[in-house]
Amino acid sequence: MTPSIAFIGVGNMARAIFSGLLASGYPAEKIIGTSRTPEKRDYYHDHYGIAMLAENELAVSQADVVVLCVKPAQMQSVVEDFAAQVREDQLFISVAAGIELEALSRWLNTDVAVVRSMPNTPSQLGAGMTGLIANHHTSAEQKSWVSELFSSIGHSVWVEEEEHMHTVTSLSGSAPAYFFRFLEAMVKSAAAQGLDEKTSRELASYAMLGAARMVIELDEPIAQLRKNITSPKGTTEQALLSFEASDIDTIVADAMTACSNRSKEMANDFSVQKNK
Ligand SMILES: NC(=O)C1=CN([C@@H]2O[C@H](COP(=O)(O)OP(=O)(O)OC[C@H]3O[C@@H](n4cnc5c(N)ncnc54)[C@H](OP(=O)(O)O)[C@@H]3O)[C@@H](O)[C@H]2O)C=CC1
Ligand SMILES: O=C(O)[C@@H]1CCC=N1
Repeated sequence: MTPSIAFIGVGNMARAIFSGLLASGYPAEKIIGTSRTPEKRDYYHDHYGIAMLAENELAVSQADVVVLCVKPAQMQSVVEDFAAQVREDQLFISVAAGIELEALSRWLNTDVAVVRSMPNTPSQLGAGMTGLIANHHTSAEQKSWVSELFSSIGHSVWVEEEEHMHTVTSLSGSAPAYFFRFLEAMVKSAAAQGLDEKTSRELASYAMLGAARMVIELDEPIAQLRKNITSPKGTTEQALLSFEASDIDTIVADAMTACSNRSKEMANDFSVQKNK
C-alpha cells in the first residue's frame, strides 16, 4: 500500500520534494501539506492537487509518514504542538538544517522512527542530492523506503555519523546557492563584456551542467578534467591563474566552514544540555 505523506510547513523545500514525487508518479491523493496561510493552501491545492490543511495535528493523524519542513527555529513548537497525536508505527523525516535526531525524538516524545535528512532544491527536477541518517527506532525496511523516496527525486547517501550532516549541508544542501552565486557573477561579467543576459545565462549554465556530468559520468580525477581544458599559454590558464591569485581554495574552504559551523551552532542551540 502506498503510504500517505504529510508535509508539515509547505515552503521552498517541501514544494521541491513533493513536486519531484508527483513528477515521479507518486499519487497526489496520498500527499497532504500544511500551511498557516489560506492563499497558500488554495494555491498548492489548485496547482498540485494535494490536500492542504491548516492544522498540523490533523495532517499528522492522517499520515503514515510525516516530513517536517518548517524552519529550524519553528521546529520545536510545531512538533511539540502535535506530539500527542504521534503513533509508534509512523515515520518522521526532518529536512531541517542543524536539528539533531536527539532533539527531534525528545520533542516527539515517543519511541518512533526518525530520519534526519539534508536534501536540496534540485529535488524538484528529480536532480536532488540528499544526505540521510536515522535513529535506532528506524527499521531496515523503513530506511529502504526512505532511500526509495529520495531516489525518486534524485540521489541519496546515508552517513554513519550524525556529525557528518554538517559537512553534507555545506557540500550539497546549501551548495546549489553557491553555484547560483557563481553563475550570477559570470553573467554579470559577460554583461560587462557586452553579451546579453539570456545568451550568457544559457552558455554558462550549460557549461556548468556539462562539467558536473563529466565529473559524475567519467571515471577521471577532477584535476585531470580541468587539465584537459587548460592549454599551455592558452585562455583557460589565464582564468585559473586569476583564481589562484585570489586563493580560491581558501575562499571555498572559508565558505564551507562558515556553513557547517552555522549548522553546528544550530545543533548546539537545540541540544539537550542547552535545554536543561
Ligand atoms: N531551502 C533549501 O534549499 C533547503 C531547506 N532545508 C530546510 O527546509 C526547511 C524549510 O526551509 P524552506 O522551505 O526554505 O523555508 P520556507 O520558509 O520556504 O518554508 C517553511 C514553511 O513553513 C510554513 N510554516 C511555518 N510555521 C508553520 C506552522 N506552524 N504550521 C505549518 N506550516 C508552517 C510556512 O508557511 P506559512 O507561513 O504559510 O505557514 C513556510 O512556507 C528548513 O528547516 C531548512 O533548514 C533543507 C535543505 C535545503
Ligand atoms: O540555508 C539554510 O539554512 C538551508 C539549509 C540548507 C539549504 N538551505
